[in-house]
Amino acid sequence: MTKTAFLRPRSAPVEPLESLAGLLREWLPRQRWFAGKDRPVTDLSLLSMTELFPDCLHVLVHAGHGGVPAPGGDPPAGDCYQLLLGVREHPSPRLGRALIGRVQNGPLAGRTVYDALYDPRSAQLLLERLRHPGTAGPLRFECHAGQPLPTGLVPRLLDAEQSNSSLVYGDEYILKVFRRIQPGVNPDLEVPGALARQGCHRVPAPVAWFRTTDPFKATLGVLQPYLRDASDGWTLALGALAAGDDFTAQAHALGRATADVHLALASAFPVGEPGEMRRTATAMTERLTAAAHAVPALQPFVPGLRTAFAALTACDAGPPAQRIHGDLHLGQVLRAGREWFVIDFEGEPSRPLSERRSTHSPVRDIAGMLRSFDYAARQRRPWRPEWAWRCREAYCAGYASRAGWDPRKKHGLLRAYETDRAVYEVLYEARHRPDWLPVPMAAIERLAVRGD
Ligand SMILES: Nc1ncnc2c1ncn2[C@@H]1O[C@H](COP(=O)(O)OP(=O)(O)O)[C@@H](O)[C@H]1O
Ligand SMILES: O=P(O)(O)O[C@H]1O[C@H](CO)[C@@H](O[C@H]2O[C@H](CO)[C@@H](O)[C@H](O)[C@H]2O)[C@H](O)[C@H]1O
Repeated sequence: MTKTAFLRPRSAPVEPLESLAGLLREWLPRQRWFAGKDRPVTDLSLLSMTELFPDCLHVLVHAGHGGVPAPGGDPPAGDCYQLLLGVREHPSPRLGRALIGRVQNGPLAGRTVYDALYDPRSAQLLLERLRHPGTAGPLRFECHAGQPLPTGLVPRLLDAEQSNSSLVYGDEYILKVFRRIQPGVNPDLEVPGALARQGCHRVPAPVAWFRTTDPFKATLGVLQPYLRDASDGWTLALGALAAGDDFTAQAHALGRATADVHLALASAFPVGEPGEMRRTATAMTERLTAAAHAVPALQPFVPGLRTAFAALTACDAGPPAQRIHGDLHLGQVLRAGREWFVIDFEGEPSRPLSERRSTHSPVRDIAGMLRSFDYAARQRRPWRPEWAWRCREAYCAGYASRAGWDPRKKHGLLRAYETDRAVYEVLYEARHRPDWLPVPMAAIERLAVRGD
């Protein structure tokens, strides 16, 4: 089947469920994980619907942001989302944020629909499905043989600002339910699985997962061990800043952990040639042009930023391209005991899956973390650029001590990747958290004007 056919919404179930689709059209854009916030939802189609257990439907919807495609043409612009919907005649009166609405007509008429991930009973039944591998319609539930999952774990939905939704079971496991679904294996299953086979202890290994085969093959969710008593790097960094504590020892250890993960990735997956600099520069420049179109505040800085990309053509190619994390920042690293762990290998959520699963320069991850130190240092006044600078030095030194090459000696590459990352962040903040826009914009100004 072609990609076009994969993505074309099937119209059959839509008619009788028009009323449900109407409710979802209102509810979906208000969700934190909804990716299309900058564009109106022009059409919403139900792609698949499976009764997962009584009163709970597994649903894939396509939210369109454009016209209906011509027969045989490209799929409509838009995204596919995964929902678990509770549908009850007499739901609990305490649905709160989970409430979606009451269906007026069609086969579900009179039922109240809600986000079933908020419902502990549904969350428990979902874990039961993973405990007993098997199928439900197009859904496949799978787990590692020889790793039986315990019963009776109490679920809670994480309240974090997330791109997906995560359920923690009894502080033993965490199930990430992917929200935006694209055809293919999700790197957040693929990469931790491959790293576990390499014996890399820095990444929690998947123990169970579920996927679909219709309307296309895709990963839907992954269960991993939950790192109890862990704190994420962002919380730790802000704590250190508030207390006036030094963070360089942690940053150095984080650099070592990043290099360990990169080395394991380079063993687990094929390694490419060092990136061809002209092509990298062109891709970065194209991303800048698109971002400046979407966020006009970027426009005055475009000529200055382009020099960082143009300078790439004079750089030596740097380390070979390889699989990387793809969206590395302080929120993606957890400190448990005396060790750093790395989570969330999905890559930058807005990029196509094929791009996220291809090889890139490891400098891209390093740049992501360096940008994160800068984000942390700008969380409260007075800004602490020297704090970010010390973390940067320590992180790169830690990386070099393991990887055998020092990111600071790749100045041109690092500057280009930091610029590219800051451009991505401007777009991300403009779409999701406009109040945060000044943080990457300050970096844009610095990179465009001073180039450091
Ligand atoms: N294995 C884990 N152990 C402990 N906490 C975790 C684990 N995996 C994720 N988390 C927590 O869940 C949050 C969201 O996870 P993440 O994978 O970043 O989801 P998303 O893709 O939705 O952003 C993290 O910030 C972290 O606090
Ligand atoms: O964790 P996600 O995969 O959802 O990543 C997205 O959201 C991040 C914010 O939650 C965003 O990260 C940006 O903000 C962080 C502070 O909240 C900062 O530490 C990062 O450096 C900065 O990029 C990330 O870009 C986005 O992909």
